Amino acid sequence: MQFQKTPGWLDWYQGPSQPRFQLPAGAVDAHCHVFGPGEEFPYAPERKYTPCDASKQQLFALRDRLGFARNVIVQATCHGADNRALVDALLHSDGKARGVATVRRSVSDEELQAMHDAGVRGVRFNFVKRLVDFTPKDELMETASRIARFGWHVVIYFEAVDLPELWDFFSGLPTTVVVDHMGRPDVSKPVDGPEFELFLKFMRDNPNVWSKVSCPERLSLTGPRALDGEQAAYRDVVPFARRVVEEFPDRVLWGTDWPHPNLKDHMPDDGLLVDFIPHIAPTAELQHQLLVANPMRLYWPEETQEA
Ligand SMILES: O=C(O)c1cc(C(=O)O)oc(=O)c1
Repeated sequence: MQFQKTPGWLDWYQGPSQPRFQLPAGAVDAHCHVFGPGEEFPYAPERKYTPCDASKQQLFALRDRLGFARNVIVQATCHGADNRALVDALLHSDGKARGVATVRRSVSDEELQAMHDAGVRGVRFNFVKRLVDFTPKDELMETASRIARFGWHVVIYFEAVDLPELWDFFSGLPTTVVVDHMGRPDVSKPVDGPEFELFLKFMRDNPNVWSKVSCPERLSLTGPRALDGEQAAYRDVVPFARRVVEEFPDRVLWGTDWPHPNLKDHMPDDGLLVDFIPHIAPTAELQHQLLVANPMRLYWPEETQEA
């Protein structure tokens, strides 16, 4: 099937630089996506955008180029609840990828089991209105209790202004809960101001809540952009991500967010995004927790000592 990209769509950056920052052995890119290819895995009719293709082979080439050992592939909203592209990527990853799916209430236990066997370990609940239509909370809660039986967790994507309204629902989820992109703080506000304090309190009050300290390229208002060798990109995001890493070192994850859906301003060089990591996780110990120990505990528990 031929798809026409959303007007103004920015394609992912070709030929990313080799990072200067040496990733620890076994590092996991814990948030990335595959798009199609649309010819093989059509985009969902209910999608809010039509991306460029970004295949599993291209994702695995990026993984090797940047020096990651593994990926966590998150179902992108342009595929709705059709997880075929995701599952196909997991099955062709040589065990080096696990996934987070999107499911509807109608999903059967057999389908959940098949996804589990392919490497799915979580479901994503999305509250960002420009990306998805509304799903009633009772339906989400029912899904959460069903997937809990598989030992899966829930990934939530929301914007900072919506946290007060969603707080009780999130606090009632029966699994580990992983917040995408730090709950999208407005980084023009102070890091110790009420909005980000509320997010930190959410993590303090709920020890089952983790956060991805990802997407500085999405959150930054001042840049500079991760392009042309820039080693100190997205400076305005650093205090926010660093605060979360330092306060919750055993509940943070990092990911490239490749192929970076819906960026309007520029497309970052993923090698330079990796060079952002030591600014938010300044010690070797924090880097190891963020990039290896935490994602391994959540996605490959059978390979860690605690298993
Ligand atoms: O902010 C976004 O546009 C975005 C979209 C998606 C998706 O469409 O799944 O995923 C993300 O992690 C971020």
